[in-house]
Amino acid sequence: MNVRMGEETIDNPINTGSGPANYTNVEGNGETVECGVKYYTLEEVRSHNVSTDTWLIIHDKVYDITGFLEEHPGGEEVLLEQAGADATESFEDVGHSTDAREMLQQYCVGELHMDDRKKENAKDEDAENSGEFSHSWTAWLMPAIVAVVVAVMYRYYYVFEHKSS
Ligand code: HEM
Repeated sequence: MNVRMGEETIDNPINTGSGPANYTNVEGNGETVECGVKYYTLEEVRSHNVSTDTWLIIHDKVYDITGFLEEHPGGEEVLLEQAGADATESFEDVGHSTDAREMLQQYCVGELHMDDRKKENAKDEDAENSGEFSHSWTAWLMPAIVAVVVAVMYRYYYVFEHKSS
């Protein structure tokens, strides 16, 4: 397929390579796909944005879905709209089945380069961290406040009871 040939000639995708580049197995039945061996920049993924050469990013993994366009049960159009871009949100919005997620594997050609994924994930991490912080903060503060209030109420009740009796 010309797409694959195109892929071979791709201009130096960054390979932080910690192992053999056995990602070429994606050309077979996909059972032995190893994602994460080859890293692509966002810019490079963006260049694969036509129907004869369609790549997508989903959860920081890069997929060459050219051969899947016509097979997609949700239609070719929706995929082409996302061509060369990060389709994580739209993929998740649809609520794809486990089968769909498994199908993804066979089209995986690598992962998004760390430098490009940090920008998005940094936001998530910040949100998560602040969430965790506030969560752990309220986790002990709220019971402490409740305890103090109960103690004060009990104290006043106790004093009041003793005064009135
Ligand atoms: C390569 C990635 C994708 C794969 C392997 C895939 C696979 C599938 C499969 C197997 C289905 C049938 C329903 C299911 O099993 O969940 C489906 C439906 C659908 N997909 Fe995808 N999909 C992919 C990407 C996307 C993206 C990026 C979008 C949106 C932009 C999308 C939109 C839809 C829609 C709208 C349906 C129809 C849902 C329905 O009729 O209920 N898909 N897809």
